[in-house]
Amino acid sequence: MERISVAIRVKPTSRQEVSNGSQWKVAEKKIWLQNEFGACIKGQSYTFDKIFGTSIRNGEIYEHAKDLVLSAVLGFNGTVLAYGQTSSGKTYTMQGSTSDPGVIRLAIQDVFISIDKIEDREFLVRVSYMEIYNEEINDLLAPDNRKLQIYESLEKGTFVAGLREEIADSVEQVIAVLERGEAQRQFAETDMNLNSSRSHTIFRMVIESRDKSHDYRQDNDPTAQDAVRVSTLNLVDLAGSERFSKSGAEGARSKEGAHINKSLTTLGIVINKLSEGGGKQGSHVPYRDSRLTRILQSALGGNARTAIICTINPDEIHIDETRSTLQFASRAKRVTNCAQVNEKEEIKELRRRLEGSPHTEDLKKEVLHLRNDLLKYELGRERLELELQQEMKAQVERERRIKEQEQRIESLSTLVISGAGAIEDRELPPKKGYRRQTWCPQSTTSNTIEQGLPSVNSGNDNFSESVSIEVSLQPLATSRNKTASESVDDDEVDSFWSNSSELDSLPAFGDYQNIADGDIWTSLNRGAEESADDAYENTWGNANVRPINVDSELSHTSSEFENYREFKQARLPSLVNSSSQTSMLQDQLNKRNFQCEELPPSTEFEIQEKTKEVIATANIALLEEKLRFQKQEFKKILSNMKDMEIELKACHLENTQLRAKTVNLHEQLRTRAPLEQGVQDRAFVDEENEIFKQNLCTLDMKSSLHLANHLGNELLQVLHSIENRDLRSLDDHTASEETVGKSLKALQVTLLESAHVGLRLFSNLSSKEPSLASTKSQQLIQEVANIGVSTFQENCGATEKGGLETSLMDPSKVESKTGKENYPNPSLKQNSPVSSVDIGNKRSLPDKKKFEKHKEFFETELKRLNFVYTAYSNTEH
Ligand SMILES: Nc1ncnc2c1ncn2[C@@H]1O[C@H](COP(=O)(O)OP(=O)(O)OP(=O)(O)O)[C@@H](O)[C@H]1O
Repeated sequence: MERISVAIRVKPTSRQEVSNGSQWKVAEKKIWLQNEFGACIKGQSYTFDKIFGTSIRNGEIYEHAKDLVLSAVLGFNGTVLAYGQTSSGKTYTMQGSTSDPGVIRLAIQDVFISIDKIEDREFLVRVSYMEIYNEEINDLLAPDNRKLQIYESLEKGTFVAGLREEIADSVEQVIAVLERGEAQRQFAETDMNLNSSRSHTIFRMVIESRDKSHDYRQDNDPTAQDAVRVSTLNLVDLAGSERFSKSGAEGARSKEGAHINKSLTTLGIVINKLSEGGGKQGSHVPYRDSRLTRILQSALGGNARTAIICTINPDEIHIDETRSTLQFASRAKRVTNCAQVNEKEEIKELRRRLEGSPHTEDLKKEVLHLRNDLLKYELGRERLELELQQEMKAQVERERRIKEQEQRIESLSTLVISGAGAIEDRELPPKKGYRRQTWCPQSTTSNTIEQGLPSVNSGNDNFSESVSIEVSLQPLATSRNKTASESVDDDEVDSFWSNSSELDSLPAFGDYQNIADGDIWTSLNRGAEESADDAYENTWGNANVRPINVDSELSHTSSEFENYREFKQARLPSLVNSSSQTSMLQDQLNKRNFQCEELPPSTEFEIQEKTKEVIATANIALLEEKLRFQKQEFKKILSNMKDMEIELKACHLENTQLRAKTVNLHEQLRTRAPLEQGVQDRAFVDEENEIFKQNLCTLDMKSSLHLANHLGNELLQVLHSIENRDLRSLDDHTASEETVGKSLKALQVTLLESAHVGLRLFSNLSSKEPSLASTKSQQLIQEVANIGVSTFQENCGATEKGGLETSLMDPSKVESKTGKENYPNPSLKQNSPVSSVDIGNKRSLPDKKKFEKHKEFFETELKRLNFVYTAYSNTEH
């Protein structure tokens, strides 16, 4: 058993709030209120574990909670709670600043320092961060997770379902998570605090540890030592209690304020009950009355070590609030917890089962199935709750109506009785008094009747049967407004601060709302008021002043009375029915609750573990997928960029060309605009001319080769003719041998050159510039031919009388002599460069050996020439 340790932190006094009246004085562990003369005010002295003065930094405050934080690492649950009025420094204490880090940051650091020191155990730290805003639990780490529900299980105790937990293994990671959550908190400006927390926040670290040396996978004994330890460390920054008159809260702020005050009131009541030994004596502790107390249930009188830091503002104007805080702290000091190390054999067993199970898929399905069931139960339960609420509302409304009717019946009965006994009365009291009676409590009603009716009873004996009574209808505003203003009065909230020892008699939540909205009572009661008015109108008509015939009024009233009785009788079965329906719904709800709680305790853990596992796997897969996708995209982008660069270059080039063309065209247009059409025609003609020229060249080359070939053939023929005709007489005629030799030599040179030209022509033709080659070849052939001719002429000139030369070059003569067709192509005869040469008629006989030698040479060369010619002819041009 251990008491909750409580420390007080006094905020530095603000200059504007300095006053000369009563003041709080601090000395070591004691704080008291002294009057203006410096004397301690009776009953206003409090003692605590520690009281921190105004100059103390957060580091020292943290020392108060340090032990608790360290024991959380060892497996004890722990809760550090900052409590105090608005703007007293709770957030300053818990969060701190970069220069003066608060309790949360210092605790995070200590947890990891402590973990590092424990070498024989391995740790897993999970972090979550939630806020309770307007009595709804929101997840600060997953802003979409709103309105989370609280459940209970045997194994986990009270827990918030669906709350995100993030695994962290360093101070930096936890701080990052904390900061992420901080960004989602609800803050707002009030008259008291520029940055007021509008929600209670719970930063939670779940610390799980197990023995490092133990191989859990091979462990088959579930009762083995060194079980898994799981502890929870809650670091709680409560929203500040506030008076609306001071905080100036309106609209949304006032709604928040009402919720804040309500949950703090419940916290106060819970602490109050516990301080009186409530929980242990088996009396009811209303943990369920607020989300805050439900979540912190184990920290308040349960299995946890708890430290409370109460922050106070010592300024005189906050005396009531400070006193209230100190009273709360005094009560909290008396609450005892029973903390013990949380060793979870079941968890170990479950983990082993999950890890070793060959049916992980089945388990997953089972977990999903269970989760679905759980959700279904929850939905059903919520629906039933809603139905029950509606039914209860309807019942309240029905009861209210019945009460109203009863009151009216009663009033009417009174009227009937009074009317009967006052037959002789002359005057009835004003209707105003009568109406008030129906709305006032019974005693007031009777008083009012007493005030109103005696004049009737003690009235004139001569009162006739048909007496007219002046009934003036007054609105009920006076009495109603009075009640409303009483409810709305700030004093009632202030009594929370000034008289907070009577927490059980604190105003209900609705009253806090009334404080925010002064007319709420009026609006709440408007329905009843209107229905009363309607009833009145139905009974008395619309006129404000109306004469009443007592007899007829009496009979009318009794019949109405009967009607009401019948109506009531008729409503009775439906009432019974609806109340049985309500209890049936309540039964169903209880059953559902029971079913929820009956789910195997391991199920929740199983679900959570499995969900985490599945989420982790999914996350990894997602990350990998994301990475792969990014890589692919990157590659695509790179290649796209390259393509685009190339395209861009091409575009630039095209652009430049187009520009040049455009400039050119512009130029042409400018200079040759009238011949625009002609330009195209001319280009076409030029192109055709070029082709024609090439063809021409090719033709020229062809004809040159042809010529060379035929020249060779011709010469060969001549040689044959020489052979056939003249060699027979070679022995006898040697005189012209020299001449013939020369002629033959000249021819040989010519043919040789022609053959060379042909060869060169062939190689040029296969090169890339056929036109150039052909032109050059053409020239060469011409040149060679000319050289040949001139050489021949020279030779012929020297042997003018030789008959062989004539026959050589004059085919007609040769033909006439030989009688053979020697010129396959007669046209060549005219075109031949040697055709015009007159080589004389002198006949001479050549040297036989030489002749044969020449002939042989000629034939070889001619063959080559023929080869070149054929090859060229086969080439496509
Ligand atoms: N001990 C302190 N020393 C210096 N300044 C302080 C101290 N305590 C609080 N303050 C300052 O007072 C102001 C209000 O403090 P803080 O916001 O922590 O109050 P709170 O109790 O959390 O208020 P709320 O309940 O409205 O959120 C802040 O500006 C804070 O810096």
